[in-house]
Amino acid sequence: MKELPTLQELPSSLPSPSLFPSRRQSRKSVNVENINKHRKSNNSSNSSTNMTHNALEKLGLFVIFLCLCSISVNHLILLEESESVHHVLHVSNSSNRNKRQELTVPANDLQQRNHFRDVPSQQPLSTSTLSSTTTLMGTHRSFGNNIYTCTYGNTTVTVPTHTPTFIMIGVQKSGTTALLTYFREHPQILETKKKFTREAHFFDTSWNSLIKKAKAMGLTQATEKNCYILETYMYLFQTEQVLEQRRRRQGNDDLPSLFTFEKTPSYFANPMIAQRIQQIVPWSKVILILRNPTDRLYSQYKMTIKDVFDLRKYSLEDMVHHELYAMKYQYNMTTAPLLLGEEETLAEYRDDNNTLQSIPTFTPQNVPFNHPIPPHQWTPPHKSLGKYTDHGPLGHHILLRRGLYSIQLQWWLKHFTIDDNMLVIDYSDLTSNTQEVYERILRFCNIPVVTQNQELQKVRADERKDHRPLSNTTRHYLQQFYAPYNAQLEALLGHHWNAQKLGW
Ligand SMILES: Nc1ncnc2c1ncn2[C@@H]1O[C@H](COP(=O)(O)OS(=O)(=O)O)[C@@H](OP(=O)(O)O)[C@H]1O
Repeated sequence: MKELPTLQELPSSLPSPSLFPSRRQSRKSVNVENINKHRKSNNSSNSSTNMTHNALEKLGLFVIFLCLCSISVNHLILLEESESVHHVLHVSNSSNRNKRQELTVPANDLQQRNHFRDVPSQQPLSTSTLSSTTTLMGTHRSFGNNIYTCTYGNTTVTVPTHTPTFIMIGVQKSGTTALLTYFREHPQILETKKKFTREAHFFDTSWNSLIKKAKAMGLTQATEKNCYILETYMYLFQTEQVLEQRRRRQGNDDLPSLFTFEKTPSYFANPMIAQRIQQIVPWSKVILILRNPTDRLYSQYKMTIKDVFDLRKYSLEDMVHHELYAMKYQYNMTTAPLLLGEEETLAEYRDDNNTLQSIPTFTPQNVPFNHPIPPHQWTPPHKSLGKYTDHGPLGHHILLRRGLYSIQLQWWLKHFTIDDNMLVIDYSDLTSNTQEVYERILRFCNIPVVTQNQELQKVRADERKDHRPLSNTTRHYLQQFYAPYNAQLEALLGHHWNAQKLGW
């Protein structure tokens, strides 16, 4: 049996974040395909000129209908808590700091600002009424008085420092959607405004375009860039507008504070996110739910073959093999040694020049598991490799690597402290005692505990398990694969995370 690597030997980073893109991308392309198919079938079914005219008319109407739908859906998002205009509070001109101003912004305008890929490059909305009390520019650590103020260009941004109160960072397939729906029911909690996509993806998908925008605006100082990004992030929440709405509606100035959150389960598997969150909203707490990595993988596999048509033909074993292969030969990674100590080599697949020839299909039992590179070199040798997705049918839908919790947790522990600003939850607790976990999160975030009227139900349970069940052999294989990492996780989290006790 091989010895486990010590913690010092653990790799400090995984491939760059582009290895972990959001699955929204694939969904989007599926939708576009569907629309195109729809258009094609409309065209081909019309042969005569009249019919073509009719079809074109219909197509035109359909396109107009689609546009109207999209406009009204966007309006719905924006109008949900407010009327046709948004009153942006805590916003005033910097030359007029002491005067509380209410800017009226057309919903369309604000909607555009809400869309991070189209973050406006013109001068933004904000400057503050409260900036004279605390200007913490440059320190970014001190955020007393529940207010944080920063400036960029002529703009001063003021935000309440409990926005967002918490961020659910993962892991993917750990019941985060269920929790999101429970929190939605809480009278003092607002989630992000991007309700239709459910996941904000602010610190991963939107990040690079924001940096570009900041650069285009001439913001060179890191503190200014951060301030601009913070302001953009705040458009997701709009707590103050909602409170103001309620105040006006209820004629009551003494309303309880509102708490906000977002969930993006892919954050945990991205080495950049912890630092970005600390940079922009250091007051936010993060919630992490850990699920048995083998069950997590299987759950993701079911989701992947449901969402991505092209991948349906592949078995879980196919995908695991392709990922292992890419890890080893594309990224030059190695995994922790198998506890079984059953090392195999790829020598038999190499020609005289030591070039790798085509590899036969591996079953879980014979996937090559030689580990010529010591674990501390597990990182890909060059950062730019992260640009490339895995070869094979897997594309960017990585399954295995997301289950390497010990590696990922170490990135987060550089910026967060468990039980202080990071709460780690065992998924099996969520399953067996949902109410208790729900309340634990509220207490951790200092949010008043409101008991739900109804029992907290499972959400979006995928009933297609039986369609392609996880075989015992594959389960066993995966357990072996994850065992060293789970042992490292235990070392990081304490013995209550003993993999054996957890049944991992
Ligand atoms: N209340 C509750 N308790 C425990 N587990 C629950 C709960 N509700 C849903 N689920 C299961 O969570 C899995 C989906 O997780 P996520 O919502 O985090 O998925 S996602 O990352 O947002 O795609 C998915 O797991 P699988 O069924 O194994 O695929 C859901 O069934």
